[in-house]
Amino acid sequence: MERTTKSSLTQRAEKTKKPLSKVVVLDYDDKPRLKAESEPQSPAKGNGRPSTDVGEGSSKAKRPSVYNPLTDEFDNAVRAVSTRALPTGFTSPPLMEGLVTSVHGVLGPQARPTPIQALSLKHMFRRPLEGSIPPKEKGEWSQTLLASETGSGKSIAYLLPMLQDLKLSELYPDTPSGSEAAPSNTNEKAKEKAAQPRTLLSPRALVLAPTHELSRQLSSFAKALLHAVKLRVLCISQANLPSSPRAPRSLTSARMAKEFDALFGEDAGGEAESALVRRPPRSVDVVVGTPSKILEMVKGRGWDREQPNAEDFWEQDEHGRAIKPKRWTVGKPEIGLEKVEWVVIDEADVLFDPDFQEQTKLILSSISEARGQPIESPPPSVTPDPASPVPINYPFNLLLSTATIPSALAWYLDTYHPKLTRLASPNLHHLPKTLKTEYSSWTGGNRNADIERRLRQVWGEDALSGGRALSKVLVFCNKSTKVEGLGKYLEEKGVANVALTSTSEERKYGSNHHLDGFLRQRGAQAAEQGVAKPLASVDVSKEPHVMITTSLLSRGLDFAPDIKHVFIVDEPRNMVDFLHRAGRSGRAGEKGKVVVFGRVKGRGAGRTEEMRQKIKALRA
Ligand SMILES: Nc1ncnc2c1ncn2[C@@H]1O[C@H](COP(=O)(O)OP(=O)(O)OP(=O)(O)O)[C@@H](O)[C@H]1O
Repeated sequence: MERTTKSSLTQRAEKTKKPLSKVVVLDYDDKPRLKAESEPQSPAKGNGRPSTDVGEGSSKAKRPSVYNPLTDEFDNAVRAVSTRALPTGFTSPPLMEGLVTSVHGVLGPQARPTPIQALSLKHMFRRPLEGSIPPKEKGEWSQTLLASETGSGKSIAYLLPMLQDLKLSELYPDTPSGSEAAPSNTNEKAKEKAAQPRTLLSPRALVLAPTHELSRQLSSFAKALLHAVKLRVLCISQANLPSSPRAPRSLTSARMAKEFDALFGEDAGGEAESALVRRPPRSVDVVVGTPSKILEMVKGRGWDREQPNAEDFWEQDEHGRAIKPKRWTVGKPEIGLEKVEWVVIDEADVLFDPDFQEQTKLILSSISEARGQPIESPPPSVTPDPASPVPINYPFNLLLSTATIPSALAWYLDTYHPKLTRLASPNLHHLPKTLKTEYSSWTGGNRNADIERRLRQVWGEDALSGGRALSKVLVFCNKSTKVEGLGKYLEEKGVANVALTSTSEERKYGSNHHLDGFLRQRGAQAAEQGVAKPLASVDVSKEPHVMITTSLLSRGLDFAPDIKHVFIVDEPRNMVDFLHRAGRSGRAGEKGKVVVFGRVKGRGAGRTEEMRQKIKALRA
């Protein structure tokens, strides 16, 4: 996930900006850019926050002393939906009874919807709970963006409408997205494909996430929401192995086979598993995974690897004789896309950034093709511009979820999804309100020693405050070498820690065990996690209370409430990165603190001050 080049989308976005003049604002890439002085302020931008209702102006709102550049990128006001009379509880309707039970089972009986969930409950549950409704005409599929700050419950906000719709279309198959509904198309290839006997998994929904860790956490969360409403969720990010067609039966498939047994075993039935809805074996409703893993299963293992050109790549045997390199065959596809009715893109700004967008768009266009409505690409001569949008109408419901909307994504949405419904929380592009900020100064000596000192201070404060548990700390560095160096240093100083980089061995074993003790747990494990040991009995030299990583783990992961501190020891590349790193704490209304390290005096002090101002803007 390391970003090396400036986003081409950002560049294009910049091209479409108005003539530049004096006021300096900052872009996603944190490169100062000039903002046209004459550019009118959107009514909602006055206080740097989206409006709380349609048409709410900013005349009363005071402009903050510092400017939040992120709020400028995304204009919430124009297509904002009404926020009047939002639901204040998880009730039936609009939810099915089973989902109400599950939500309270997961969140507790007193749980109330967060602002983004209230918007979702109001605007995304338009279908009646009983009986079928007429088939949906082409072009009626929904496109929705859910945007709200970190830790504000977006997963539930997008999972509930999707899971409910899947369940309803299973219960009442003669529906718009009824699973057996033939795609309204003329594409012969797709028809032929649909007629073939299927040995593939044919999910009805895909959830895309940027990392295996997040995919695994999301799929277990979705399963937790399905205790009373049975649907089948499969996480295909079981293993973090490189794609190789030569690999023997991989850990992935072994684990998946195990998972299938669990899915289709004795207790696979549920409240609504009547003869009416019983489906053929090996069906699955929701598949969760990274774009590359999903593509690998759609197209076959090794589909994206170039065959070596025999002339260029003759290899030598042990006697120096030239031998022909082996060619490999691409593996068998394991997922069919023709039934996909829902696609969720979690962390949408990442999945549409230069590192992922090619794969993401390929998945979307492959689904469209499999459903018989291939997406027409605009002719290359046309330079897209949000002023004359080129709408893409996918033949499935598209749901994007994100905590940050950089200019590149805003441009992409304006250009290709002009009718997208935008549901945004009032606190979008701001730090969670329960998250405090602290600035810690480097002493000018060994920085690792400064970090160790601050860690021990945190635990000392815990002891003094009579707290029930010792805080866990998440430390973000910019580089893998720094992660490893700090991990080693702390270990030598008697501070047990988990240092994780993208290539860490621990990431290859197909589970989230490497994050044990740090991620939020559910069910029985949650109860265990909540039991605080007497502080005196905790030995930080044996039980890791520190996790050190890069931005790799800054996206989407729901860390445990005892992560009370996030240390930012390197200046993040931009404020989008900062928001995500900081947002691993202070989640779901819990208290947290982000500690930003920097120089207060001498060389580098200017940059620290600049950073301080930018962070202030995220609070304004
Ligand atoms: N209504 C609610 N009441 C209490 N807790 C909630 C509620 N909704 C969600 N949560 C909890 O809040 C935590 C954060 O939720 P979630 O991971 O969905 O946030 P998010 O908005 O997706 O964050 P991020 O942007 O970091 O991915 C989870 O532990 C979730 O169980």
